[in-house]
Amino acid sequence: MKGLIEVDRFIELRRQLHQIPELGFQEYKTQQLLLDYIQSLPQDRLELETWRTGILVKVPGYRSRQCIGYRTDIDGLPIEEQTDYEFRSQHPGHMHACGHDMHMAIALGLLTHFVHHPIQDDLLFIFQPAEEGPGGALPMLTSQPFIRWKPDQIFALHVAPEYPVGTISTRPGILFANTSELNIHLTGKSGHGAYPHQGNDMVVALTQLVTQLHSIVSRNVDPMDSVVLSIGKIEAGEKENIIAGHASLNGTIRTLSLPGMEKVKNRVSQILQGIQTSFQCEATLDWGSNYLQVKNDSLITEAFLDWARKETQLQVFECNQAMVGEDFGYFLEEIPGMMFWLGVDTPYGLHHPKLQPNEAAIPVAIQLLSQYFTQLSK
Ligand SMILES: CC(=O)N[C@@H](CCC[C@H](N)C(=O)O)C(=O)O
Repeated sequence: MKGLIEVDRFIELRRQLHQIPELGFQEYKTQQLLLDYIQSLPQDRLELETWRTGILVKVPGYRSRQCIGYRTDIDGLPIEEQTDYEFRSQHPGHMHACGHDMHMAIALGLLTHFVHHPIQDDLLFIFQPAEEGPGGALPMLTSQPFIRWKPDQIFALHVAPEYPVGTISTRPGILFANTSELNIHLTGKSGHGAYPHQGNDMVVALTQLVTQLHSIVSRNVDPMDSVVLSIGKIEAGEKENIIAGHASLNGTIRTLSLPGMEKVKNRVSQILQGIQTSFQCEATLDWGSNYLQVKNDSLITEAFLDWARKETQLQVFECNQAMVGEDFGYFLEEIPGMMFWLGVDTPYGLHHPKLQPNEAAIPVAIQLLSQYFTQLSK
């Protein structure tokens, strides 16, 4: 980045995007704002396609030997923001609490750089909807514009609240987990709270179910494997003196192997069968959206880490695997590439209503990746 005005532009864009968080495949205002900016760039230097609420932008190189892809996610979360930002979310109950506003600003900065400084190779910028759910990567991979412009290598980053600005980290091989949502609904029989024997109480069934599901990690999974089963939401009942005829839970499962995921899902199904038998209730089970592990290409990742250690002033280190999910894993299943963490130094973690990433990380990432892609293309 060559000057403060350019940096300020991408910080300003991040703030505009921060104000309009939208859920997966509803990113209409976000798409329009991105398009407005992209259309302000010299149009003879780029080609553009929209796909649902996403955008693909190709910047042709002057030799076009290969295509380097860079992906950002664009959706927000159903979280009520609690920051004291002047530019806080204008969409009640929605927030960019996973840093996708930062990711988009960085992608726009990179796109701007390469539109003005083309390299030998083509570049493909992918603005992907619905990372938080139901998952935009998998359907985007089979879309016509993506198939036509399919890159030969692909890169992405994710903000890391716990690292200082000026820090990056990643690892060869598995970086993030396989995920599955877990949505269960129980149906019993409601009735008067004074006559529990005439109803079939789903509060009791659900609390038993929650306890038993939590025994899977401690009692069915090899202690040397990494598995997470978290139940983030439960709902049941209407009133203190009504037996609850319905109850539901929503959770997430994370594993570092696909067989591990199968094993946990089988155990969930068995436990649910037992709950139906013992509480004489009906149950529905829906696995929701499932994401494939993020598996970095070893050679590409090691080359990136080596280069960053030698050629930048950044703190660069190899990190542990994390149990977060990212549908970027589907891109990496088809195209060699890697994802890395970018330090944004904030006390509140991802998905927290007070997440306030340090915007100084935006120019850090733009500079890092513009240098890296340029040398990759030499
Ligand atoms: C980076 C991040 O936080 N990603 C999300 C992905 C959502 C996965 C899916 N909706 C699920 O809950 O299984 C995450 O929660 O890790």
